[in-house]
Amino acid sequence: MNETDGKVMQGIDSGLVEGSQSILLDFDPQLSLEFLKEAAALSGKRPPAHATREQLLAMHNEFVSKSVKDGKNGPRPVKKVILSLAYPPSTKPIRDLEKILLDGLLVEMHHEDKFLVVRSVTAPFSGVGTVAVVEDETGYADKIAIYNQGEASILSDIPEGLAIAIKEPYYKFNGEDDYMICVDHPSDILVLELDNTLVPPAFRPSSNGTLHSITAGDDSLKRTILAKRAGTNLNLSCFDAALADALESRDGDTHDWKAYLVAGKSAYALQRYQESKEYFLSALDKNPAALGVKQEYEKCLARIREEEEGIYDFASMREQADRGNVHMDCGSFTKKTTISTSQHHGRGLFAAQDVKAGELLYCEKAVCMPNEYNVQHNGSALYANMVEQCVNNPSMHARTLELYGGKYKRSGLEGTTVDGVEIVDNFLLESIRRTNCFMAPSSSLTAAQPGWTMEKGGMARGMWLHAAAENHSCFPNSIRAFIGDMLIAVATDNIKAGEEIYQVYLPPKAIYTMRTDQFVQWSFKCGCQLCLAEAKSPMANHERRKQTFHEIDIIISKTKKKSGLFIQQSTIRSIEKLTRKLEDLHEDEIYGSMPRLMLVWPTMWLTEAYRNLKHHAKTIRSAWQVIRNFGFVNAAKEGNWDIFATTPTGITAFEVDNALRHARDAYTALGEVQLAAQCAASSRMAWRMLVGFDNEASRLSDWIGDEYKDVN
Ligand SMILES: C[S@@+](CC[C@H](N)C(=O)[O-])C[C@H]1O[C@@H](n2cnc3c(N)ncnc32)[C@H](O)[C@@H]1O
Repeated sequence: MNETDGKVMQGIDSGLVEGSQSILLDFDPQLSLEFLKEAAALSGKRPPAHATREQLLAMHNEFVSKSVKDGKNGPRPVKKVILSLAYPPSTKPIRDLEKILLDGLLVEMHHEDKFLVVRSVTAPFSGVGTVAVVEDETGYADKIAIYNQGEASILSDIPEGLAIAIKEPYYKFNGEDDYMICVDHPSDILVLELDNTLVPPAFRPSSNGTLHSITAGDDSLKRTILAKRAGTNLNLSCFDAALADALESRDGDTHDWKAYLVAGKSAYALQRYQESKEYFLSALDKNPAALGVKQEYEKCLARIREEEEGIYDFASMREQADRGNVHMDCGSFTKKTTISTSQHHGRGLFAAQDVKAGELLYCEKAVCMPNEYNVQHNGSALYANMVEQCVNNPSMHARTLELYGGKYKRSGLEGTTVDGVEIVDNFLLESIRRTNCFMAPSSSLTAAQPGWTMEKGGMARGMWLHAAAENHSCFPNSIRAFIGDMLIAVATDNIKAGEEIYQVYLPPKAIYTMRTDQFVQWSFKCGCQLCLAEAKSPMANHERRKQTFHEIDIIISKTKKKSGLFIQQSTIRSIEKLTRKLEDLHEDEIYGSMPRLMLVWPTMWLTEAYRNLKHHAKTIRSAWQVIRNFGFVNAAKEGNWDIFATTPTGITAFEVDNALRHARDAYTALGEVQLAAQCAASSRMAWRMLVGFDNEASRLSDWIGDEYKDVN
């Protein structure tokens, strides 16, 4: 038996298994199989061997003192999201449940319609969760592990002597004769005040004189306590409670300005700036000289202006973000777009007015984005943060619950209050996180620099509620970029009021047959105009194209290995020939007005090769091909380098910008000043779309990604 914090499978990520009501562990299959077999054999039985109370206490206390000595007793962030088989939170009031004792617990069982009352008899061990030894009224002891309570909860620190009720407890096999009561849903556990009738006499102290409940008539004391509690709640990020307490602590006197200040700060933290402004105004009305309130009020006005006008100082925001201050003090500008029902699935995002290519569509502050850029840990950091935020703030919980939660079945009672506690389903929150979160570099401009990689530069994960309504299309009309926790969405096409707005969830694979199951994690098959068109091409043609694409890949890969930048003429000729063949394999009736993603990579390669050889005319011709292959068909037909003026536009990618720059340089070398200027202007526009804002401080050198070269 060993003391752990209940997560024997630490370091393991979870994977949502679509179609099943489970969030399954996705780890070493050998380990998992053996473990699951053992657990299954014990399921529904009493543990064959169970430590005595003395053994449990000795083991736990030794573990805690060792951890304290090693400096390891303290909340540790979860490295990966680890959830056991999904089970719903208890939604029944405790009066409808039957009390059981600890020695009645059966292994790997959810004790439906039952509850336990226990009290903690040890100091807690805080790790990924909080572990303590608890006893019931008979003195029988067992271990408990509580997860995801949030720092504001007394349960994140289970003080010794605390009496708690656990609704419909889950008794978990933890390996090697080790068992524990495992609490995954914050609402499954109730803290019992000592005067609660559920607390057995054995748990009550001989004198109950320390508890002070506020009685009617104690008005002034009540208001003082409420005001103090409002301040504490604000510090603990329990903004809903802080706001309610602050408002309730008012008595109509001038010192109410403090209550309005706390209410204003709480509404501000909830991103409800109009409401916050009113509270600050009331504070100033009560006390015009109040220190700091004027500043808070001014800040609020700035947020409201951002919400109204969508004007931001992106350059200084980017500087801040790259210095590590990733949480921007900014309002969200969303009024050009609206959420409505989509013909694809559920909701979608729609234009509320005509928007031109290159215009800011919306700019949204994350409701939740931990400053955790380690790609191994960013998912679990977001999960923990989301749970804490939802547990602490019912209004944020309600907004999160509006999001699509994948195929996880909801009880429909999430967010309602039972036994004075709001029901929070952690498995549902994880499913919502997985379906709706985005990865974000500290800034897209930084991530676009040569040499930047996700491993070196890092990516955070966050939740943007407005952006989460956008559906996917492989041929989208918008693009997202990031600065810290601000998501900047720019139109890449002219969008008419009422049209649906799409983004790419993942860059679409160039090879159609490889793209079809790219979106299974979101449980849809893309039905965008490009995918629908390509689906019409016979499978034999897809295979022929794929074969030619492989031939191109083999030659280019060999060239890269052998000769670095120097490329032999014969190689260029071979690639030209194969590229023409690949072009001919694209049926006109299907690809006439569509992107030809498989041709992007070879034509980009040729453009780079001609450019290195200073073959200006060929560079220009090939750059045109790249633009055309991204779907800027009309611009290419008309020979118009103002590619965003000719609708519909194509897919905006870094290669588009590269091709435009190469064309600009080639025209400059040929003395074609006007055409060079046209390419430069389009390149600036593409760059703005890709990194989110206009900036002249552009890349240090050219960059070419292999996004559209996915042969594997
Ligand atoms: C981030 S949500 C997008 C908003 C979602 N439609 C809603 O109702 O809230 C992602 C989910 O939307 C749906 N979805 C997104 N793009 C889609 C598409 N092109 N076709 C079908 N369903 C799509 C899928 O169910 C996906 O899991």
